[in-house]
Amino acid sequence: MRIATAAELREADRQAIDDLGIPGACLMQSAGEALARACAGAQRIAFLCGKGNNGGDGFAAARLLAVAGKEITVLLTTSEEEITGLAATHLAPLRASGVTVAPFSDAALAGHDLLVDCLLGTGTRGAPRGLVAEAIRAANASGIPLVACDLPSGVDADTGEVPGDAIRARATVTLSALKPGLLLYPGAELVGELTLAPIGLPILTPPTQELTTIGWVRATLPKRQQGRDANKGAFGTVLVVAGARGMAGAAVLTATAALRAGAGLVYLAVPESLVATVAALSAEVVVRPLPETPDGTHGGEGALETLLPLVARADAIALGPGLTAGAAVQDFVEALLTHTNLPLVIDADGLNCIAQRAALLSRLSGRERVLTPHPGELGRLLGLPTRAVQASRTEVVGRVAQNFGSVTLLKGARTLVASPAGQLYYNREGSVSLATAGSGDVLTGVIAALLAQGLTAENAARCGAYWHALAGESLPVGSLAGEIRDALPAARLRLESGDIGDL
Ligand SMILES: NC(=O)C1=CN([C@@H]2O[C@H](COP(=O)(O)OP(=O)(O)OC[C@H]3O[C@@H](n4cnc5c(N)ncnc54)[C@H](O)[C@@H]3O)[C@@H](O)[C@H]2O)[C@@H](O)CC1
Ligand SMILES: [K+]
Repeated sequence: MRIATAAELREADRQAIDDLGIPGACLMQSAGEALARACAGAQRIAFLCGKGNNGGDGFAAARLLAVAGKEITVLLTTSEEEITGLAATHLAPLRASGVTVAPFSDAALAGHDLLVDCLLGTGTRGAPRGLVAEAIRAANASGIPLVACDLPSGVDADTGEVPGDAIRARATVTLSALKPGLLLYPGAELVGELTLAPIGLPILTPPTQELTTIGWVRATLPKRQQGRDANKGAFGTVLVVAGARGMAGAAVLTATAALRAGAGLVYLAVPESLVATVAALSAEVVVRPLPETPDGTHGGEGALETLLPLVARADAIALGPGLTAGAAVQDFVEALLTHTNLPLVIDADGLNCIAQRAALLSRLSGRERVLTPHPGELGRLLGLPTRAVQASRTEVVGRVAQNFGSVTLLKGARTLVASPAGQLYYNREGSVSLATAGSGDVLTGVIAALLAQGLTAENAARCGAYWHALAGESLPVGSLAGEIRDALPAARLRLESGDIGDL
């Protein structure tokens, strides 16, 4: 589902009106119709309108509802003379239909059962000022439910930043396309129930940002063969290279998650002293010991030679969980990456090793490769503090994808997947139950299983993130990562049965 920036929408609007001959007032009329539908349950409705086209959408909706018998008040945060262009086109017939149009005042909100926020839309610049800011504060304080037109006023459409006062909406009707700011925090928190209203605006440029939808995931996930000739070799073999002394759990979570996600066979290569622990934790995984360092990490004498025969049998590798990131492990990671062309997902300490060998991945171009950092790990890859990563998630994830020539998945509220070619995909929201120790190890296993079943790095990351989020959503807060892993098969059934909304 397309996500468009304010500039893309402005350009689409211009093209529609100037090049395609679609009258702007018709687009505004369609916006008004969509907004009016969202107000259908209320009787006494106040529209808060600013001087731009967001206000104009409100004029169109207000007229339609007044004609339908609702009691409508329109409250302006600007003088009528300042309203020009398309918005003015819709203000005149509104007045003519006898609707009260008055300057905004706090007191005027009383007695309404719905407020409609048409103060600011995609034309917002900075924190709301003057009477607009006052209107936002009064509307929030009134306790009356709010429906936002296009986006809650005060939210930056492109970044989700909230630099000052902002409407806290019960519902938002967004026009033509989703905006990044409706999906990114903190703006996403103010949106309420989100609906997308297509108003007949063609957007001719190809999208660079999209929300991954259930329909897309369903069509892209590898089909599970049900027939009698379905054998485990047909579902791909995953090699998990993970673990260090005291870090067996992460390795096991990744390996068993790969099985839950449909891998036919999973090899788990761990430092040799971990074998008994790991085998006791999972009967289904094929555990292989590798020569270890005196610290009990990967990278012992002859480790790579012992590993390569397993690499030869695998379809994809998961590298990183619980590895630790000392110099010997870094050497081992570098040697492994240089010796294989297999599709690969690199997580956790695998990423921390790479952060120490910045040029490594750019030397190894042209592979199906997914990096799955959390904000701290992504920060280490770019030499940025976590705070800076969180402040510009969409930009930095794209930068890592480009710099490291790898599909990059940035974890956190609203997981993002960026491709080296510049595409950005937003995942479904997920739930707080995903924020638990080991949850990322599970995700790594899922992505590895999808790579082993033949998905591209981009598709494996997108499908993996979606599936993992869905598994987490079915669980109460306080669930363990192992429970997310065990919820994967049921989540897949839900995914296939299709009773899940995208927004
Ligand atoms: N492109 C589209 O798809 C369509 C967009 N429409 C509507 O048009 C809106 C965009 O309209 P505009 O570009 O006129 O912009 P807005 O309606 O967002 O308003 C911009 C106006 O508000 C003032 N303003 C900006 N930042 C402010 C701040 N921080 N504090 C106080 N005042 C501020 C500016 O002076 C400007 O005149 C969309 O959000 C949507 O609601 C619809 O009319 C239909 C077509
Ligand atoms: K608005």
